[in-house]
Amino acid sequence: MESVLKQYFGFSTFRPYQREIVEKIVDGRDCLVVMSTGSGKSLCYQLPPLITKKTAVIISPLISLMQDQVMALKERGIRTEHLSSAQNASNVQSIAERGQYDILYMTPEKACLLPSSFWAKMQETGICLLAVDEAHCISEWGHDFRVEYKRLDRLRNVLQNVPFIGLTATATEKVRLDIISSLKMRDPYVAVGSFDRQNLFYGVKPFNHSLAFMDELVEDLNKYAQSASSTIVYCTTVKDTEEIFKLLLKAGVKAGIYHGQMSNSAREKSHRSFIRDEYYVMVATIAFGMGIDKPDIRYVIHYGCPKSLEAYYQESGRCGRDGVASVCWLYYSRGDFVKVDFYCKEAKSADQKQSILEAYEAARHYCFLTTCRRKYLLKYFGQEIISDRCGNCDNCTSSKKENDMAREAFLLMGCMRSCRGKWGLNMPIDVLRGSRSKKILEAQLDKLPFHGLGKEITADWWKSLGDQLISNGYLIEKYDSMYRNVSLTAKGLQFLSSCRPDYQPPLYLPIASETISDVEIKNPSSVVSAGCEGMSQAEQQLYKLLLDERMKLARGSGTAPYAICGDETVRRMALTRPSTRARLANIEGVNQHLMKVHGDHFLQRIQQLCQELSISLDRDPDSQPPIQKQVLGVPRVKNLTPAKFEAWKMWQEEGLTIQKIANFPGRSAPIKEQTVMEYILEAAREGCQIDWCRFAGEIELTQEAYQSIQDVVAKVGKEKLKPIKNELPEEITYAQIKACLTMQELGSANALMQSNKEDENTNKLMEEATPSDNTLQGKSTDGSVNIVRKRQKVDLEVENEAVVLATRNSIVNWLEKFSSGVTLSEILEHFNGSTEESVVELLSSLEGEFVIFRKNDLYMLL
Ligand SMILES: Nc1ncnc2c1ncn2[C@@H]1O[C@H](COP(=O)(O)OP(=O)(O)OP(=O)(O)O)[C@@H](O)[C@H]1O
Repeated sequence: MESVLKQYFGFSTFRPYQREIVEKIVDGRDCLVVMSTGSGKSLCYQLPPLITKKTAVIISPLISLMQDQVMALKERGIRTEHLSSAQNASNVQSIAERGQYDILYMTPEKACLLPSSFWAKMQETGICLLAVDEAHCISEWGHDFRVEYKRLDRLRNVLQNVPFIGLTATATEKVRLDIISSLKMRDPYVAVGSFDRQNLFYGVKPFNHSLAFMDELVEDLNKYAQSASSTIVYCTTVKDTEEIFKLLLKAGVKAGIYHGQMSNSAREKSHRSFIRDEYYVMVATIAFGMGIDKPDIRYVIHYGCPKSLEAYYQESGRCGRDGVASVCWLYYSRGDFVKVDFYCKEAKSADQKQSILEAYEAARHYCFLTTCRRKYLLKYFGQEIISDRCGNCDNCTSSKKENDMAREAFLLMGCMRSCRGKWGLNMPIDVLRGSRSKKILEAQLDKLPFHGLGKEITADWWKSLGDQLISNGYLIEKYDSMYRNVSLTAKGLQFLSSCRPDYQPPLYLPIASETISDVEIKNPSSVVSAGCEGMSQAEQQLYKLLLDERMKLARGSGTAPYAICGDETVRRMALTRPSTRARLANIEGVNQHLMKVHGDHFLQRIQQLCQELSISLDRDPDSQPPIQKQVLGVPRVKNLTPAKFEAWKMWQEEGLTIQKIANFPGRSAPIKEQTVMEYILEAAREGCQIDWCRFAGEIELTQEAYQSIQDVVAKVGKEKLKPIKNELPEEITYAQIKACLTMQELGSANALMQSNKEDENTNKLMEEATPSDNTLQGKSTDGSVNIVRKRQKVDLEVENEAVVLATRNSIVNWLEKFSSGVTLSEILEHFNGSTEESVVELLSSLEGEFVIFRKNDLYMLL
């Protein structure tokens, strides 16, 4: 499986769940895959046909999406086509019947129209799976129901023994059950991944249509375009789309436009140009939604509040699908929030209306949030995260000040209570601002003592305060048929009861952006910085020139640059500057097809450009900086208790071991080592510097153990430690799990990689900890590698008695025995009749030809 992954996709490791799902499919089991956008679902159905040599049939709702996927797969040397009303070639069906495609995409309409003779012939030549992409469209409970999806159950009768796979990024429990029953799945393997898109920065800003704001927006978009960062601006109306598009053109920014009132051909052209990087900014309505497969979108800007959080998650999820740090901004205006009436008109029943209102309310609430946005988003989708600060959203990175709002909160909440009856925020605010409208006079609200007490402050300011009070649990908002009611919660009532007109106890609220202008948000563009982070100036230049080179190659073959290889792969080329085919082939993301078609060209250009830029070739790949950089919160050492700070100081600055600190003679009584470790981790979370290599060494956390813990966390989430522990080999301790979670949270894993490379002793520790029986197998892939490698060592000792010469064939034949790979020193030990130089040369040439590949310094046969 790994060989096929490297050969066609250029990747050397599976992402969480991919391996299990592919295994289940190959075994013939139905699967339901619910994993976030960009998590790598497509690979789960793209790999089995390449392993089984049978065709995979994929049902996909959008022709443009299918066309993009076909284009990208062809660039990987995979035989792919689609069947739909947009297919001009007449022979696709007959080629498919002869089993000559690895992957065949089709629309649901087409799948239902194809005669049973077609399916019979396909089955004769072999179908390895039928996948239904965007499977939530099957369910009426989903947010994008499509009636033609409902008819797909017919195929189950025709394709009795073919595994059915449903894939979606968003599906509630109800929708999942609906997919399983609609597709008549039998005992499906259900994989539900994390919703957390860690590489995405989330931010929200209020906006108005002022000239100054629009200028600023255009300037930002221009900046993104200049740095070749693909950006989508989602508008809620066609009018806004056209307005922004015109402003961009006027400012000389090349951009595309996409909305439902354009002709099909104009939309297709727009889409095509965007994915081919002919321009970097696309201004669109949500009509430009599900059908985009472009993995390197760096910014998604919502110009207006979306109608639900599901829609927001899905649309913003188009951003950074290649895993590189990317940014999602949501701009809202007060006017957005009256659109709920319009959305409600789509409702066919009272229940539906209620769910539209609730979904909209969640999105509105997201806009006014003053706490961690990621935590809120994930909680909405049923996933809890322990930490209150993700460190990668505006609320976690901004230095918003908290102000005592007691007086204003007392006025607003007091006025609300005095108004009685069911009101939204508008009525009490109008009373506070001294309005004498007919409604107020009729209800005699002008007689209230609060009338006019807040007339110096704008209505928007009061509304913003109301939203903060909702966010912080003093007020609660409910929808009663079409009307929004706001009332006091128990917490709000308690606050009021402790207030007097001349005294209010302090009530500190973080200031939302509308209530203060000096909110300072760390500029997330530093997160993206066009993929250049950690590079020298010459390397940045080389990276940009190689991106241009990729663009030229793409134009030459009529494809999209990302289909040739991803940005991250180009970045790695610029950082490692390979001079040989073997070195190029070893870069993550370089597949066999790329080597065959463009390998020599890239090598030649890299050599030339390095000469021009005076930088050396063949830099050590291990010295690469981490791929994703997260913005970390400001150090909050002040939040540490003296005991914790002291423990950290002794460990980090004085170099004492955890054990020594626990038993420090100056203490009245020793404390547990576990407690010391937790103190240090807490200090790390508060921003204190930690020597992670040393820390990992002390608690015996190896890279393998870290990886196993990470895999399990991706599966079971990180909210509770016990389920994580249960899934791991017994020798992995709670301490190691906690350390791993903290390192993950702080993005410090890279230090561990370094430490493991440097620290042979740590590796030895892990080998010793690996039991000699197979107990680890099936639980941890890395553990099982260790076992196989131990056995190899025994084999090697026995074999090493004779003199063995290295030749192409002898190396290939010998490597065949070791599915988990062997190290260079083991190869040299075995081929003891050849010099190191000749063996290395042979290995390099085999690597360059994609006969073998190297992963973690282990050579394996492809
Ligand atoms: N094992 C892997 N290693 C590295 N990159 C991967 C791996 N699997 C997938 N990717 C990359 O991740 C990106 C997203 O993958 P993919 O398109 O399969 O996501 P998806 O879950 O199907 O997303 P969507 O819901 O948007 O369709 C692609 O650029 C893909 O090449």
